[in-house]
Amino acid sequence: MSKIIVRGGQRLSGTVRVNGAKNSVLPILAASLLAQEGESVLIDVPLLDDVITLHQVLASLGATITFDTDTARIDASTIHAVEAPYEFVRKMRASFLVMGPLLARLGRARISLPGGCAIGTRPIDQHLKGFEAMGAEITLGHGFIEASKTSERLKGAKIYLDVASVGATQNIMMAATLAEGTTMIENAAKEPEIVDLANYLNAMGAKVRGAGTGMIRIEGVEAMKGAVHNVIPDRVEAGTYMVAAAITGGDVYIENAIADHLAPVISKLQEMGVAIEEGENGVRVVADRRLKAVDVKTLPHPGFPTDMQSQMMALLMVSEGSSVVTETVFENRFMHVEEFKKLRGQIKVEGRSAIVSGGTDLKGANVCATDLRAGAALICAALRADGISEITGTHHIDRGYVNITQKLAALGADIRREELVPVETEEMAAAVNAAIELNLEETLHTVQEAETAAAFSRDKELARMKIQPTWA
Ligand SMILES: CC(=O)N[C@H]1[C@@H](OP(=O)(O)OP(=O)(O)OC[C@H]2O[C@@H](n3ccc(=O)[nH]c3=O)[C@H](O)[C@@H]2O)O[C@H](CO)[C@@H](O)[C@@H]1O
Ligand SMILES: C=C(OP(=O)(O)O)C(=O)O
Repeated sequence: MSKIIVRGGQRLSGTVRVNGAKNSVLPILAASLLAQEGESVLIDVPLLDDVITLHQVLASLGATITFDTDTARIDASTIHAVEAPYEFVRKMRASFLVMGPLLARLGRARISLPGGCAIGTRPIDQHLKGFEAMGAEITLGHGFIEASKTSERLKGAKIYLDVASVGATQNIMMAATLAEGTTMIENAAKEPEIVDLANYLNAMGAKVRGAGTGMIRIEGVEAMKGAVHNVIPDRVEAGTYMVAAAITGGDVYIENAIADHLAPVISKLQEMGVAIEEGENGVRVVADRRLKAVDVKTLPHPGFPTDMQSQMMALLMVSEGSSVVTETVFENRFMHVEEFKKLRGQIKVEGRSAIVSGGTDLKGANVCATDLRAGAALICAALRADGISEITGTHHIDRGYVNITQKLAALGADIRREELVPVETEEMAAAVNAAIELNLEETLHTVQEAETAAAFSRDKELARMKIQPTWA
C-alpha cells in the first residue's frame, strides 16, 4: 500500500527525460521468445511493474533474463514450457502477447484468459481469428485458451482485422514471422510501437514490411536469432509530462520525446494555446497564457491516443470554456471523472462523451487511481489544485511510469510518496527499514518477494535485478 501526496500550485520548470516505451517493450520482450539462438539485448527498458511481470512470464517459460539498469538480456534458446500462468496474466493483459511467439516457436501455447479490465471488456477475438487463419486450432477451456499448430509450421494467410487492434496486429505479426509463406494483415494498427516491434523482428531475421501502414506483409522465415534493439521513447509518458507542464503554467523540456509520435497531442495542446518547440532531442512546452478549451476525440493512431484522454481532460477542467471529450477506443474509460469531481471538476458523462465545463479552481482531495492513465491524470490535476491531494491506487501508476514522483519533484513539484509495506513480523519491518536506509538490495530480496524488492529498488533508483527461471 502506498500513496502519492501532492501539494498543488508549483509551476514546473526544467528538463525531464522520458524512458523507453512500456507499450513497445512488452511486445518486444514477448518477441524475444522467437530467437532459437543468440542473446537479445534490449536497451532503454523501463523498470516498470509490467516489465517485471513479463520478465516473470518469460522466466516461467524457461528463458533466462538478466536486467541491469536499463538493459535487458534475454536468452530464449532454452524455452520449453508453453503455458503462461494465471498469476501473471491476471496482473497484466499484455502477457497474452506471448501466444503468437510460443505458437510459432513451440507449436502450442496455453494461456489463462486475460480478465476484463477497468477500461473495457477488451476481447481477443481478432488475435484468435488471425491464429486460426494461419492453421492453428483454438480450444477454449475453463479459464484458459489453448492454440496448437495442426501442421509442421503455421501457414501464411490474408487476415483482415475487424478493428485495428494494436495487440492483435502484434500477436499475428509475431506468429507469422516463422510461418510458411506470406501473411498479409489488412486494417493493421499503425501505432509507432508496431513499427518498433517490426524493426526488432527484422533485426532478428524476420521479413516484415509495411509496419506503420494499414497493410503489413510478413514473409515467413525458417529461423530467427537474438538481436540488439533500442526501445523507442514512451510517447504517453512524454505526453503526460507535457500536460503536467501545461497545467501548472510551466516551462519544461521533455528530453527524448519524439515529436512525430506525439503529433495529435501536440496539435491539441497548440490549439489550446500551449507553445511547443521541437528541440534537438526532445520537445519544449511553455504555457504562459490562459488556455482555451478544445474538443478531443480518441481514435487509433494517428488519431488522438486513448492513453492520453484522461490527462487531457485534467487540463480541460482548468481551461477557459466548455469541451467535449469523446472516447471511441474503449467503452469504459471515464472512471477518472468521478475522481476529478472530488477535486471539484465539472464534468458530465453522456454515453461515450464527457462534457467538461472549464475554468474550474481545483481543490485538493483524497482520490484513487482507477487505472494507469487515470492515476497519471489525477497527479496532473493535483499539481494544479489548491491544497493537498492524496492519491491511492498507486500500483496502477507503477505499471507505466518510472520514478514519476522523483521526476516531478525534480521539476519543482511538491510531491512525495509514502510506502506502507505489509510484512509479517516486527523483525521483518525493522529489516526492511534498515535495508531502505542503507540501500541494501540483497537484504530486501531476503525479506520480500522479488516484486516488492523491485518496487523498493525503483524508488531507491537501484535499477538492478535478476530473475532466474523457476526450474533452474
Ligand atoms: C500493452 C499495450 O500496448 N497496450 C495498449 C494497446 O492495448 P491493446 O492492444 O489491448 O488495445 P487494442 O488496440 O487491441 O484495442 C482497441 C480496441 O479494439 C478492441 N479489440 C481488440 C482486440 C480484439 O481481438 N478485439 C477487439 O474488439 C478492444 O476491445 C478495444 O476496444 O493499445 C491500446 C489502444 O491504443 C492502448 O490503450 C493500450 O495502452
Ligand atoms: C491501457 C494501457 O495499458 P494496457 O493495455 O497494458 O492495459 C495504457 O498503457 O494506458
